[in-house]
This record gives sequence, structure tokens and C-alpha cells, in this order.
Amino acid sequence: MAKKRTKFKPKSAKKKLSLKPSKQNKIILGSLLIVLSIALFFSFMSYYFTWQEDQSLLTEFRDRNAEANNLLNKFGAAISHFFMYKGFGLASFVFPLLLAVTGLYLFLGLNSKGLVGKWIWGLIGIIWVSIALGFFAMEQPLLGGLIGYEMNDFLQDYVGKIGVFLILIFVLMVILVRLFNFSPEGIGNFFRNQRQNLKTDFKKKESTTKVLDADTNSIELSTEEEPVLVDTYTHKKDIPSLNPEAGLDVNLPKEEEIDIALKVETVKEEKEEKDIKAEKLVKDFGEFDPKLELGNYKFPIIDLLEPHGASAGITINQEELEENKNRIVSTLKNYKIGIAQIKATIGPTVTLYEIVPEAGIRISKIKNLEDDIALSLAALGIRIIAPIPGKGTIGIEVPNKNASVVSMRSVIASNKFQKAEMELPIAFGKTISNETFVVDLAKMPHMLMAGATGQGKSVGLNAVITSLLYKKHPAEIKFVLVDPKKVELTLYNKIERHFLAKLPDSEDAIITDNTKVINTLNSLCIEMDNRYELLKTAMVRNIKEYNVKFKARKLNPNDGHKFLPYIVLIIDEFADLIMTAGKEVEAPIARLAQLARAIGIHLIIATQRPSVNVITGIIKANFPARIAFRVTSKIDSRTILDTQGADQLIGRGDMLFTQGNDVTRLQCAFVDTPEVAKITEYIGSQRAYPDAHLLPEYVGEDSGTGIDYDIADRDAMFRDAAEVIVNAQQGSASLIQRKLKLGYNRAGRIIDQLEAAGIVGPFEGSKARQVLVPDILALDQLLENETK
Ligand SMILES: Nc1ncnc2c1ncn2[C@@H]1O[C@H](COP(=O)(O)OP(=O)(O)OP(=O)(O)O)[C@@H](O)[C@H]1O
Repeated sequence: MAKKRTKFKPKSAKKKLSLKPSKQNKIILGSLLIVLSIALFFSFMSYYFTWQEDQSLLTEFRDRNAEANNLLNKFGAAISHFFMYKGFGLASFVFPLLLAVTGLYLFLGLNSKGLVGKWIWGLIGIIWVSIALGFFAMEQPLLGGLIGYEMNDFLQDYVGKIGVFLILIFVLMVILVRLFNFSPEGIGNFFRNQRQNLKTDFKKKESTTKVLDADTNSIELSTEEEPVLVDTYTHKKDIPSLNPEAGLDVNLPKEEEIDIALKVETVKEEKEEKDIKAEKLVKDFGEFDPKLELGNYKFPIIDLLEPHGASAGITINQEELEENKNRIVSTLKNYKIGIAQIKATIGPTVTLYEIVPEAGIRISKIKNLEDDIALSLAALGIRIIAPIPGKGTIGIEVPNKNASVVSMRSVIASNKFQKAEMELPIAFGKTISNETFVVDLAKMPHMLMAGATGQGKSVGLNAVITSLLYKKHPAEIKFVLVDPKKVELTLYNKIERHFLAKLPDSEDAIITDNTKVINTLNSLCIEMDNRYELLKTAMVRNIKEYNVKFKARKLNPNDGHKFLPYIVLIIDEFADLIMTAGKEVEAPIARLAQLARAIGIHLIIATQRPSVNVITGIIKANFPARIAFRVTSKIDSRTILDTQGADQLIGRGDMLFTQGNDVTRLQCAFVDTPEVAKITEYIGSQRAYPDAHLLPEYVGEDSGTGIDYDIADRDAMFRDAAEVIVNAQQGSASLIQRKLKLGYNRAGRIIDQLEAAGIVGPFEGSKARQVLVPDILALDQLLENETK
């Protein structure tokens, strides 16, 4: 402890001897300016009353016997004559004011940031007042001063009296608008703010004084109290040893509290400023409208869809109902299962018989008799739900002899779909109780679809796409279509420039080639990373919030922000892909499925073969929404749904949908190929974007140019990348990736080449590399010199 004290003393002594501008010097200079301003003020004041008497003395300044009437004697008379008579007249009073303000800033040690501005505006004000007074009171030389008079004279020679008057009015407006933010509604705010500022300044000053007091106390204490520790750097005592009675604990945190409060206020103001800017933009230009570019786009009309005889309604005759009921009752009786009550709900393809068994009957018993009941009812597709979730009943679904088609037209036209307030509504079809079933793809967020061949998968995918086409504008959604079968999705080629997304270098938007699928999936991963970056900088959690913020003009497009459309990736035959590409597709799909929900990329994967080597554990875990059309085995049903049942469906769009626990039986809406053709024709014939939506470029590991530092072998985008880096003065691969829409690997290679060219510094871990070229001019020179 003793050592510490001895070390501390010489240091402080050194500090006292230092002559560099210190707090003391500032106080001294501040006092001088304040005194000078007071002197000037009194001189000017008394000059107005004494100037005539003192005029003759001006030449006798050195004569000690001559005495002036000015309050500050000859000094006052001379300096006032200089400022008031020869200078700016009454406006000269601003000088002592400016001096006083400067003096106060120095004296109180306030932040002198705004001081220069005050002086500039002060001088402009002086000139304006002096000219204005010269203009209005030409005969009173003391009001406008010689400068005011002469400048008036000069101006009037050129623009005349009216011209000078108009100039004065204009300059006044400029001063009011720029200096006082003059606006009709701003006047009230200005006065309120000024009052608030005064209060805060006053408080701040008070707290500084308090802290100073506290410090003095503590030093006194340290000499008196033996166990007090003194920090050699902060000169503060160790807190535990402070005497509580000295009240120091209370004062010091108080200062911190005030500081924190002030900080919070400034942040708030900044935020408000941003918001005000955005509000102003919205007021001037309206909210950002992503649909504007295709403002005349017409959504497809309902008449493009066929009714498929749906107008006839569900046809099931009473006889069939009675017959089925009697069979169920008698079959169950054979197995000694008594029925208390039976009720039928007629759906489009199946009728649900709801049974309340007699008391004491075990549910599992009925479940075990499923096959026997099916046999006696002689119908395929009996499904027993024991019990029906949420009800105490058992359900037996029996297919109708004449299944009615659920037309896409009927579900699209339904109120439920039309009024759905969902991000990505999909009208799948109708439930067993004939209600339209609408789900939100954005909430799913990814979907797995399986079913044996010819059971309605392609129709199901078309139903999904059609639903979205009927609800979404081309600016809001983009599809990435993968169709290894090469025939199923070709119809959508017509809407390529409206609704499809593709890789920059590919010709067709619909992907049929497996190697391109891998590139596309990786490109989507890049897009996902880019979008996360955008969300991060916008400080929002998901795409919906992001787009709302962007529309409200709170995000600056110059910072890379843009309206983000949803991206729906549809793979028609996944089994084929995974067989040929295996892990290469599984990895990006799993990554997308795990992470893409927040940023608006949704996956729909369909497969004929729902076996475990196609729908692997990792894929299954990330696709909570599953759809099963009819499959051939119970095992397949379990793979896709985790339960049996899909093997007992009747095909032709009969399907089971699950999004977690409950399994819902649906009849998929039917949309035929000619209908899809009509819709795509209708959309395709309208004005489109110049190209399909471009995904970021991805260069595969083996298709790249390889790292080569030879100038001739540089990447084609080297120059562009260099400009991006130099402009942003930030050497990061992700910046190149984002700005130039390049893949990660390619951007990484370009960064290596930039390093070799001496444009960026070496790799520095998590930090961005240093940019060694200050501007574009220097870059031009550097590259030019290279070629010489
Ligand atoms: N929802 C439906 N309503 C009525 N009929 C349907 C429905 N879905 C499919 N069908 C009938 O089943 C046929 C086959 O459907 P789809 O082409 O969708 O089968 P798929 O499962 O895609 O077969 P694949 O795997 O061989 O391509 C259709 O041509 C149609 O006649």
C-alpha cells in the first residue's frame, strides 16, 4: 500500500508542471473572453450616448490627459467607434454575445463542437442586420454602420431598392429555415426544445459541480483515514474503504445515472430522426410499392378454371348410406361390438360414419378389426380412426361409389381462400365434411409430398402453384422449379419472366438437369445467407417484418436493401435426385430446411418412393408438413406420415395431410393440364420483367478456375470486385458475394487474387481485410502499372 502511494506522488507532480492546453488554461481563456465581452457590451452601450462628445478624442488616443465619456474611457470609445461607426452599427452587439458564448463554453468545459457554426451564423446575422438597418434607416449611420450603408449603396446601384429588399427577405428566410428549422409547425417545437436544452445544460453543470466537490472530499479523506487505497490511474479510492458518512457512494453513481439517462435520450432522438426521415419519404412519395414495376398486372380470372361438374354437388344416394350403415352395424355385431349411436358425414370422396360404441367396448378392439370390416363392406379405402381426435367417437371412412371431383375453381372461389389473410395461402381441397381446406405455406414452413405413381402428386403440386398464382403478385413470390421428369412442369415456362427464378448463366428457368439442381440449391443457400445478413442489418426477425420496414422506407436501398420476394422451391421427383446426387443435394436441402423459414424460402419436395433412403432422417426432421397420396405399402405410409393409413387411400387425389400430430383426410383439388396452360398463357401474355429473377451465382468446387495469381488468369469479375472493395473500403468476400451476386467460393478466390495484387491485406481472422488502395483513381493507376 505504501509503495503505491510513493509511486503516485511524482506522477502527479509531473502532471502539474505540464503546460499543454489543459482544463485550467481553458478556464483562463474562457474568463478572458467573458470579461472582454462584458467590456465590449458596456462600451457599445455607452457609445450610443457619448459618441458625439468622444468623437474628437479619437485622434488623441495616446494623450493621457484626454478623458473620454465612454464607460470604458478611451479604449471603449475607440473600439466602439471601430465596430459601431466604421463597422456594422447596432449589429455589432452580436460580437460580445458570441465572445460571451465562446467564453462560457471554454469556462464550463462544454463540448465545443457547435461553436464554429455559431460563429458562422453569427457573422451572417451581423451582415444581414447591418444591411437591413442600413436599408431602413439610411439617415442614422449608427444603426447600420458604415459597412451596412456602403453595402446598401452598392447593392442598390445594381438591383435597386426593391431588389435589395427582396434579397434581404430571401436571406432572412434562409437564416430562419437553416438555423431555426423554420416551418409553420416547427416554430412551437423550436421554443420547446430550447427550453429543454437549457434545463439539461443546467442540470449537467450542476452534476459536474457536485462530482468535483465529491472528489475534493475524497482527497481530504484519504489523508485522514489510514486504510484508504488510492488508484494510481483514476486517483479514486477503493470503494470498500470509503467512509459511508462522507456521502461519496451516493454522489458518484448519481453522476453515472445522469450520464446514462442522457445517452438514452440521444439514441432515442436518433431513432426518431430516422423515423421522421422515413415518414417524410412516405409522405412525399407514398409507401414503397413493389408491384409498381408491373403495376398493370392482372391476376388470373376464375373463369380460366373448369368447374369439373362440381356444380352438381356431392352425389350419394340415401340407399348407399343406409346400406353402408347396416353393414357396419351388422359387421360390428358379429364381433360383439354394440353401437349406441351412428352418424354419417358425407364428403366428396368418402363418407365418415361416426360411431359411439356401447359402454364397455374397448377402442383397440375396433381398430384391430379394420381389415375385417373393410372386407365385409367390400370397399377399398376403409380407414378407421379410433378415436377421432377431440371427440369420444370412432370414425369409419367409407369411399363413396361415385366420388365427386373437387374442382380447383370451387376452392379458389371459396370465401375461405378469398378472405384468407395468410402470407402464402394454399387451397388444397376439401375435408371430409366438405369444407375448403386452406393452409399457409409460410407457417409450414416446408412440405414433403409422397404418393405412388398416378395417385395425384402432380395435380397436387399444380394445385399448390395455382393457389399461389391466384393470390400473389409477380413481385411477391418466385418459384424455383425442379423437374427431373422433364414434362410435368414445362407449362410454367411461359411465366418465367413473371414468377420464376433461375441461376444467372442458365437458359431455362425450369431445371431438369441434376448437376444444375446442386448449383441451384447451393445458390439458394447463398441467397439465404445474404437475406439473413440483410435481416440482421435491418434488425428484424423475419421477411415479413423486413418487407414492412422496407415498404415504410425505413431501409436504405443504397445499403443493399431491397424488397424480398418469397421463394418457393418445388422438386417434383426427389427420389431420382437423391439416387444420383446423394449427399450433394441432401446437405443443402437440409440446410435450407433448417434455416430458411425466417427469410421466406420454402421447400416443397415430392417423391414417388417414400423409402428411408430417399426421405432420410435429417430431411424428415425438417419437413413437419407432410402429404401422402395413396402409397403401396404400410411401410411407405409410416415413412411419410409416421403412421399407417396412406396405403388405404383410394387414389385420384385422396390424401392425408399432417402438420404435426393430427392427420386430416382431404380430397385434393383437381386442376387439369389445360387449365394450367390457360393460366400460364393468361399471365405470360402480360407485360413481364426483363428476365427471370436471378439467384446469386454459385460456382461448384470443381468447375472454378482454380487459384491463380497470374494477371491473365484472373477472374472475369476481378476488376468489378476490386472497385466494390475500394469503394466500400472493406475487404470482405461476403461483400463481393452480395454486391456481385457471386458464389462464396468464387468470391473467396477473387479475394485471394486481390491480395496477390496488393489491393487488400492478408487474412485477419474474423475481421475484414484491410484495403490498401484508398480510392478508384489509385486503383486505376495500380492496375495500369501492372500491365506495363
Ligand atoms: N385431385 C384429383 N381429383 C380427381 N382426379 C385426380 C386428382 N388427382 C389426380 N387425379 C387423376 O389421377 C391422374 C394422375 O394424377 P397425377 O398425374 O397427378 O399423378 P402422379 O402421382 O403425379 O403420377 P406420376 O408420379 O406418375 O407423375 C390424373 O390424370 C387424374 O385423372
